[in-house]
Amino acid sequence: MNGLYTALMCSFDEKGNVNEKGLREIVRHNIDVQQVDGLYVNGSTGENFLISKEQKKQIFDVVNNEAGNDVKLIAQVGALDLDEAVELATYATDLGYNAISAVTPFYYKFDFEEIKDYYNTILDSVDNDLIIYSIPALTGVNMNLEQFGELFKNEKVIGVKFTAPDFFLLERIRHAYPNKLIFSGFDEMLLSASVLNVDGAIGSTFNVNGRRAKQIYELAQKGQIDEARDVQKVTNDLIAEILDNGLYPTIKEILKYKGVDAGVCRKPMKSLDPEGVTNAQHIADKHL
Ligand SMILES: CC(=O)N[C@@H]([C@@H](O)[C@H](O)[C@H](O)CO)[C@@H](O)CC(=O)C(=O)O
Repeated sequence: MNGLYTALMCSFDEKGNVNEKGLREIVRHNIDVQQVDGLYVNGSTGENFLISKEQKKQIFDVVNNEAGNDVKLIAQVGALDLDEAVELATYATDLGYNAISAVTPFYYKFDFEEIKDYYNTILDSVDNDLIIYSIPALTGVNMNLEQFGELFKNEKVIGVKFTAPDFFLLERIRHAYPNKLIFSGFDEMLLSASVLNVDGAIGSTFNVNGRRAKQIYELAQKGQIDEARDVQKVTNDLIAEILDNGLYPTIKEILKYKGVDAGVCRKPMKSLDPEGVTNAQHIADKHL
């Protein structure tokens, strides 16, 4: 399962429906042009927390059908409705997804026993491996080394998508659990995470900048740190401007500019105004 996974965007039309043709184009662009090793489906970048259970299943279907066996597929199934998480985990597993992933339960202040029960409930119901999706900045859930260790005791928990700027904790997890997979979640910090020997990365900007991300990761693995730093610098020039203009709408606009029918974002996320669209096109001309 090692490697670089795009946190896949989804194409929606103005009414919020999944645009299947556009989604297929995004999948193909990531596989054929960005040449990533896998796709992380229905994560934050896929606007997962803005869509219905039926749409999540539809997206799992379309991506699986378009990608076939070309790349590895991870299905993010985490949901506050645990029954829904179990249903989605079963659904994606039956489709043949290589692994599932689940965001830590959020909004209510769940204690660690509740978080552990959430993961074990999902895992008891499916014959598949799971990658914890930890993103404290969005969920407010901060787990420490011992708590990751508790979750890792379940052999079906094969790793973590670590989206936090905490390199002390990342190093401690790497050292303590050499056999678990760690995927770096912040694209702008990929080199720093790669130096700590992560097993791969999952990122939103890989939808448009996957080839450079792969270069950073591979150069770091070969110990060519100066070269990797140069590519991270160019990458961060791009990411800084994307973040400034609005993360997901700008990535969608860049995809559209490159001929990929990426659609618009689901409300309440807003789409770009005409100035934002022009900015996105300038960003693409300048950096891609
Ligand atoms: C909140 C968010 O979108 N985080 C991204 C990053 O790729 C992030 O967009 C990027 O590093 C820019 O900050 C990923 O960690 C998210 C992700 O993998 C997902 O879509 O689930």
